Amino acid sequence: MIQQLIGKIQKMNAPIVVGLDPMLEYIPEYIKQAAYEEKGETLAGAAEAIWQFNKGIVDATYDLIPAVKPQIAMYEQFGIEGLIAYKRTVDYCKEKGLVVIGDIKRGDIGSTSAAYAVGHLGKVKIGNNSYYGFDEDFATVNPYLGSDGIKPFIEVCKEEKKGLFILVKTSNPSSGEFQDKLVEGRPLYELVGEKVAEWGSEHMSEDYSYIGAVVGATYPEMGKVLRKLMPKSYILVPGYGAQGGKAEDLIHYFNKDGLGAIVNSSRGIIAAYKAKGYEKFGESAYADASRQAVIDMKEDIQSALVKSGVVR
Ligand SMILES: O=c1ccn([C@@H]2O[C@H](COP(=O)(O)O)[C@@H](O)[C@H]2O)c(=O)[nH]1
Repeated sequence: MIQQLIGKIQKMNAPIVVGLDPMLEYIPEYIKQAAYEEKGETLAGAAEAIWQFNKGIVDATYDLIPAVKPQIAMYEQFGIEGLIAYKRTVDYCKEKGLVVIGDIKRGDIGSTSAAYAVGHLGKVKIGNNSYYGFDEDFATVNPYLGSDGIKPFIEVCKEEKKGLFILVKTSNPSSGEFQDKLVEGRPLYELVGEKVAEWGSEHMSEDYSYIGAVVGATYPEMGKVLRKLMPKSYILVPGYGAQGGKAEDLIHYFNKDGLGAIVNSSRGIIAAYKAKGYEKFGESAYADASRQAVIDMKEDIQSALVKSGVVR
């Protein structure tokens, strides 16, 4: 799957991923009203609204982007109905040829991680049958429990030819509380990055590993160090746009081959119609605003990469 992701990034010249984080406040009133008329102001109504909203954005952008990253929390808040909308979104995106990165941030003791891995990336066995559960292409995982919490995910990825993005340095303001703590003189995120590089080197697919890392756009100096520590790992970079990360901060997340990083934007794309500069679209053309925001993001990142000499 990492090869498919890289191939799509190259073909579309777009190292970007659209985050599908559909909070109700971003969904146009006319979509919510139609969903509530059909299913009531209920969990099912909310789930219908987020599915319709997502479909509009996917239809308007799938030809420009290699991948999407649905954030499972935005669906889980609506219980089972929300998870059904999550699954519909995953399946629809795959039908449209998009690589799906499930932002699930799981990780537990080995036996529990194995169940998460099977449910999201692999197949669960029931008697003589086996079934895919959510069936995303990649998943984000939390390494806080150590190797035995990660290895079951790696095993499933190996079998299914899928991939992981392991949290190394997150984009949020308090990520340093634990991640930056010095352990034997070195920040913890560097030690996690080295471990990701080690797991990655054991699980290669051509030039890159299918074991990648998450490094926030909001810590560019750390991103530069981590790029060097994990040369073969793809970096998923959240924090561009709504969290303040800028294209020029991201050039060191890429390798000299112009590859190695994929930048996420969620609110900046899906709620573009509410943002300054996109007023002309209005609620009814929210998906066109998202398309324009994707084009703008792509140009912004490309021009920073060209200016810095990372790509020509
Ligand atoms: O370090 C991290 C890890 C994950 N995220 C997730 O990415 C998106 C960011 O959304 P924006 O609207 O573009 O800020 C969201 O799903 C986060 O849970 C992150 O931000 N930082």
